[in-house]
Amino acid sequence: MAVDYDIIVIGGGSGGLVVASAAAQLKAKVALVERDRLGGDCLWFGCVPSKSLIHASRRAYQVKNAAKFGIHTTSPTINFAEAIAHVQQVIKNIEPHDSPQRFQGLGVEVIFGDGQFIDAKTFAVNGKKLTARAFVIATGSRAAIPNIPGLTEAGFLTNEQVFSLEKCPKSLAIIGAGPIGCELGQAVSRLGSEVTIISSRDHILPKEEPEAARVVEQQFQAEGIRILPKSRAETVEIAQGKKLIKAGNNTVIVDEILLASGRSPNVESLNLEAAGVAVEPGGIKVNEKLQTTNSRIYACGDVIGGYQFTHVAGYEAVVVLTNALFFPVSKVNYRVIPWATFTDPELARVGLTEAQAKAAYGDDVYILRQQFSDVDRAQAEGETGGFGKIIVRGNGDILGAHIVGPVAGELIHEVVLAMANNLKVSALTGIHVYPTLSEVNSKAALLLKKRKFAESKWQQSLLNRFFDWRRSLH
Ligand SMILES: Cc1cc2nc3c(=O)[nH]c(=O)nc-3n(C[C@H](O)[C@H](O)[C@H](O)COP(=O)(O)OP(=O)(O)OC[C@H]3O[C@@H](n4cnc5c(N)ncnc54)[C@H](O)[C@@H]3O)c2cc1C
Ligand SMILES: NC(=O)c1ccc[n+]([C@@H]2O[C@H](COP(=O)([O-])OP(=O)(O)OC[C@H]3O[C@@H](n4cnc5c(N)ncnc54)[C@H](O)[C@@H]3O)[C@@H](O)[C@H]2O)c1
Repeated sequence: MAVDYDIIVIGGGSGGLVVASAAAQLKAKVALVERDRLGGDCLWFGCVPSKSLIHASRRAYQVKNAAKFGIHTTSPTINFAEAIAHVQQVIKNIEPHDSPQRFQGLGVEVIFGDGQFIDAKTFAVNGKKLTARAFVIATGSRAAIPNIPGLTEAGFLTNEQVFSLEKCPKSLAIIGAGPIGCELGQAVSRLGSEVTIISSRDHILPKEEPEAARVVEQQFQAEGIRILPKSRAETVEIAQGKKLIKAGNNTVIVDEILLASGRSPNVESLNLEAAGVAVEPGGIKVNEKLQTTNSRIYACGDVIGGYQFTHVAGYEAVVVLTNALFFPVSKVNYRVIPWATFTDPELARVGLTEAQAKAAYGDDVYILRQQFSDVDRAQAEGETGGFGKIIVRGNGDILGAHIVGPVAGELIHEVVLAMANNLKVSALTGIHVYPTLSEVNSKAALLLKKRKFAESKWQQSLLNRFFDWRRSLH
């Protein structure tokens, strides 16, 4: 029986928009179902507003701390509402890129509504039954709400409210020390709030290389951000108009609470059972081809858990696109997935941590560490905290890299390019412009050659004998 569409995409965010626009441009008949606005978390409540708020807060910090460069100012007046207005303006500037008109212009049928599967081949929305050869679920995630007694009654913010606050909370407790808690914690602190971060683990940013996360943690402490390590928020009460959180032996009393304790997949309203799509605790279950347990239904982005980043949703969307429209032969490969946490200093990563590399390759692991204090440009800019660390095998294969320091999120891409193209670490020793921060990569990369030479007694003795011989000729 003929179907209505080649592909129906459910969810118009980072993943779904890529599938829908590319499929339409490839001449497929495409419907895109969105229950709210196109753009997803990244545009409305995620990457775009967070990076805009971080930028405003960095300016405040730089003005406050300009005296070390001989620039003396009075303490800046921070108008939080204007900082939020900047955030909202950036969203407005980017929004047209994700507008329904743009997608309709590309040939996508955009349907606003909250639909559900009624069987393995049919999705119902706004009272209409739509059939397709393939479906893509790209409904994203939302803030997980931990089961903490008193939390709901006391009230809390998530990433969906924080970017439209009218006033900077005088004090803010953040539950969770992952990227959301750390990025927003530092930003709101720099804009004037007294911030406490409740971290269930012994250090912040637990998914990162521990020594890199410690550099960020030290900066947070230097800025007066209170971190409660190895603490879980256990109860919340209202006391004299404030929110009182018990976390282990600590009591935190604040005006507002921000939840940043992980994400829940948006699956509830889709009636996935009717379509034979299985869901696991982290999200929709998929295979390497991103097929769900119903092979005609694909899923990508935050809703499948895993790496919850905009660029990963985009990468997965391309895998889904080729599999769903043509033949299901493409498999995801997560070997070279970079990401960055936009704290100050930034922390960027690609590939394995040192512990993962040692578990996989034992003694055949070299750690090439270059401090920013030995990079002249970092000295010039007073940004000497932090380091670049490239993890390699003895044959020069790059296993991973971690950069904590200025513009780490930009600097990581040189290593990403090398890894993605299976280049040896020596490829990073090519000529770099002096003085640039990217010398952190070339200097680190050179260390393998230096280390191997230092370890090789025969090379050293050969060269000693060679120079002895050459001098003897004169
Ligand atoms: C504060 C914050 C900061 C972040 N910063 C970064 C960053 O700097 N870099 C980065 O790479 N990532 C960042 N992320 C993560 C990034 O936002 C997500 O990984 C990305 O948006 C996931 O894309 P997606 O397509 O899976 O979901 P989304 O982009 O959220 O799209 C899902 C869409 O599906 C719709 N939807 C949901 N349910 C239904 C339904 N039943 N029917 C129809 N439509 C539905 C939603 O309305 C939404 O439009 C951040 C996230 C947060 C919260
Ligand atoms: N720059 C970026 O790319 C960026 C920025 C923000 C978010 N993101 C994405 O969004 C995802 C979600 O971020 P997140 O920070 O919410 O989640 P996360 O899962 O990375 O971190 C949440 C942390 O909160 C802790 N936690 C949970 N319950 C707690 C409790 N009761 N008390 C104290 N701590 C508790 C968890 O142990 C965990 O370490 C990230 O994994 C990332 O993929 C990316």
